[in-house]
Amino acid sequence: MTQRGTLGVAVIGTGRMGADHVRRISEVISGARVAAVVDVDAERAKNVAAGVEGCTAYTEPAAAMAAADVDAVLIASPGPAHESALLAAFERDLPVLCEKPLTPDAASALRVLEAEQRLGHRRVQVGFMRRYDAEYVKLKALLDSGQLGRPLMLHNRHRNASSPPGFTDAMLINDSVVHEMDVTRWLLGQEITAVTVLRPTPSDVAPEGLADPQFVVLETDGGALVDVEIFVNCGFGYQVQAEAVCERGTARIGDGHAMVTNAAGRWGGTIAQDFVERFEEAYDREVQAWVDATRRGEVTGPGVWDGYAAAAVCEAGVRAQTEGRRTEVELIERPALYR
Ligand SMILES: NC(=O)C1=CN([C@@H]2O[C@H](COP(=O)(O)OP(=O)(O)OC[C@H]3O[C@@H](n4cnc5c(N)ncnc54)[C@H](O)[C@@H]3O)[C@@H](O)[C@H]2O)C=CC1
Ligand SMILES: O=C1[C@@H](O)[C@H](O)[C@@H](O)[C@H](O)[C@H]1O
Repeated sequence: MTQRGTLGVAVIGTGRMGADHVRRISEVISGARVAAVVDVDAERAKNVAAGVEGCTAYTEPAAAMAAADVDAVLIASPGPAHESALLAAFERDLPVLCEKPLTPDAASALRVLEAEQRLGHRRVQVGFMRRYDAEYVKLKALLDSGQLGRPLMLHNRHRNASSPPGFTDAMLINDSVVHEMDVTRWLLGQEITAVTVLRPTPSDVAPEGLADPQFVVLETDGGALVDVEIFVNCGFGYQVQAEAVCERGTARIGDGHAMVTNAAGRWGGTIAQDFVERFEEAYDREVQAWVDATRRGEVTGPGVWDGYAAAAVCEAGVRAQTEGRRTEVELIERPALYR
């Protein structure tokens, strides 16, 4: 660690999320600095590094991790590139914050799980930022308090204004619904055992080849039922809502009406347009929590087990989608390191 214990971070991937995390570490949170950025697009990495004092640009993750001023790694490259970056960080025993998904399939997530176990200690926080969102944190505290009794059902809506080019049916599960896979496990403290995916006639506005929206049903080992409407071309904005239906009441988050106006015969508020806006404070809290824990020599928050479990549920989800039937989740027994 550099002067006064400031954590030197290498940010891998300087696209939308990576560049935003560079800004966050440099301007918003405390206790860390961006010592290195890495991108296969050398020009992009150079441009981002130019805006940060003392930051070096690389095109190879391993080269950045070998630098003397790098103490920790934030992975924000696309999901398929996560496994090799995680394994390279393990070789140097560096702490990691890895954007979701941990990896895009269960077999690669399992390889990461096995590699961390060989290391003998936890090193990774996974970027499931909803666990740091103020509304989700309140909902979790209420459910844990038992005031409403046992949760019976969880209804979720996950809407994006539009999907990026090349977005596929599988990405709908692996990149988008993966968040609901994680919050379901976290909010209920239960594992997901089976997935069913139903589709209405696609919206005419959906890009060619994408069946949008879709309706995902999850079953848990605690007997709860969970539904997720995933609609990534809803057009009007970014909306994430959850309602828990419990034995003695319900609780709902995500209406997002910080301010309600009445004007010219209309009533209402505004809707965030993307995840960067809706979850800005959650990302700030997530990265600050990672930096603080790392400086204390600890690992907190969602870890590799959570990333693996979500990947296993996603894999069942993609199979359920393609085969058009209820699909059971295959999960290994939870290893001692993650109990
Ligand atoms: N937590 C959240 O709400 C969100 C998380 N994400 C996650 O963040 C990650 C990055 O997503 P975006 O920033 O949207 O993607 P992006 O496509 O905007 O940026 C990815 C960057 O990584 C670079 N790259 C590709 N392969 C690389 C490699 N092997 N090594 C180093 N750099 C590489 C690309 O050149 C690009 O600059 C993904 O894991 C994604 O799922 C994305 C959006 C929201
Ligand atoms: O993680 C995210 C994106 O990758 C994904 O594409 C979006 O659908 C999600 O809302 C966002 O949170």
